[in-house]
Amino acid sequence: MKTINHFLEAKKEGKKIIMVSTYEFWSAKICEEAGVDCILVGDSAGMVIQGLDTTIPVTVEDMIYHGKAVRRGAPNSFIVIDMPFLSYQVSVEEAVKNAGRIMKETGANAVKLEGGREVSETVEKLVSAGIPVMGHLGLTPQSVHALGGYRVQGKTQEQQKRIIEDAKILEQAGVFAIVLEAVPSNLAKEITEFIEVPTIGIGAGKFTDGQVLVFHDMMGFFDRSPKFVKRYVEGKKLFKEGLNSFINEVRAGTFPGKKHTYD
Ligand SMILES: Nc1nc(=O)c2c([nH]1)NC[C@@H]1CN(c3ccc(C(=O)N[C@@H](CCC(=O)O)C(=O)O)cc3)CN21
Ligand SMILES: CC(C)C(=O)C(=O)O
Ligand SMILES: [Mg+2]
Repeated sequence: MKTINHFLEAKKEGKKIIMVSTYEFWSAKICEEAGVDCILVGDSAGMVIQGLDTTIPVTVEDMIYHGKAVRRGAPNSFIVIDMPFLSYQVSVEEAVKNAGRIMKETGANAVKLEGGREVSETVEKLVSAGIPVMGHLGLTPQSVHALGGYRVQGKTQEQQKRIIEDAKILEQAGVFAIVLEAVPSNLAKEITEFIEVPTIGIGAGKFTDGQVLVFHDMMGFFDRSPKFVKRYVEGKKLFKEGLNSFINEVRAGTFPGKKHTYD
C-alpha cells in the first residue's frame, strides 16, 4: 500500500507521479493492474457518469458511492476522493464532518479540495484530524461560474503571483500534493520548483512532478475534449465496433452459437 510519503519520495527521486481519475469498479481494477500511483475519484464523475455540464450538482453521497466501488476494484491502491462543491466551503466543521464520512465509508487514503488561501484553515484542520489533503489550483471547475467558463488560468502576472502564493499557503497548511489544472507550463514549472510537495498537472505542461487525466478522456470516449487530453485508445470507436458485431450477429442468427448455448 502506498502512503503520502510515496509522493514526496517520488518528487525527491525525480520519478513522475501517475494519477488517473475514475469512478467505478472495473476501471479502478484496470488502473491498479496497470500500476498507476494513485486513483482519483474525481467530481468530474458528474460530467462523465451523470452527463451534467458542470461538477456543481455532485453530492457527498455521489462521491461515497463512487469511492466504495473504486476501493473494491483497487483494494491496494492509494485513493484520493474529491470533496464536492459546498461540502467544505460553508464551515470548517462541515468540512471535517464530510471529509470524515468520505474517509470512513469508502476506505479512501485522502481527500482533494479546490482553492488556495480561502481553504487553508480547512486544510489545516483536516490534516490535524489525520486526513491527508491534496490541493487543487489553477482552473478550479467548482468555480466555473465565477471564472466565466472552463478557461486557462494564470495568464496575467497578477493571476500568476496569486497562484504561486496559494501553492505556498497550501503547502504550509499541510497538503501532501497539489493538482495544477489548465495553467501555462512555465507557471507550473515555477511552482513545481518553488514548493517541496509534488505538483500533479492536467493541462499544465510537462514540468510538473506528475500527470493526471480522466480515464474516459484518455480512452477516447468523448467526441469533444479539452486541448490537454490525449486519446491513447479510441474507446468509443472500439466499443461501437463490438456492439455492431453483436447487433449484426443477432440479426443474422449467428449469435448465440453452439459454444454459447446449453444443449
Ligand atoms: N471528462 C472530463 N475531463 C476533465 O478533464 C474534466 C472534467 N471532465 N470535468 C471537470 C473538469 C472540467 N475540465 C475542463 C473542461 C473543459 C475545458 C475546456 O473546454 N477547455 C477549452 C478552452 C480553454 C480556454 O479557452 O482557455 C480547451 O480547448 O481546452 C477544460 C477543462 C477539466 N475537468
Ligand atoms: C481532473 C481532475 C484533477 C479532477 O479534479 C476530477 O477528475 O474531478
Ligand atoms: Mg475534480
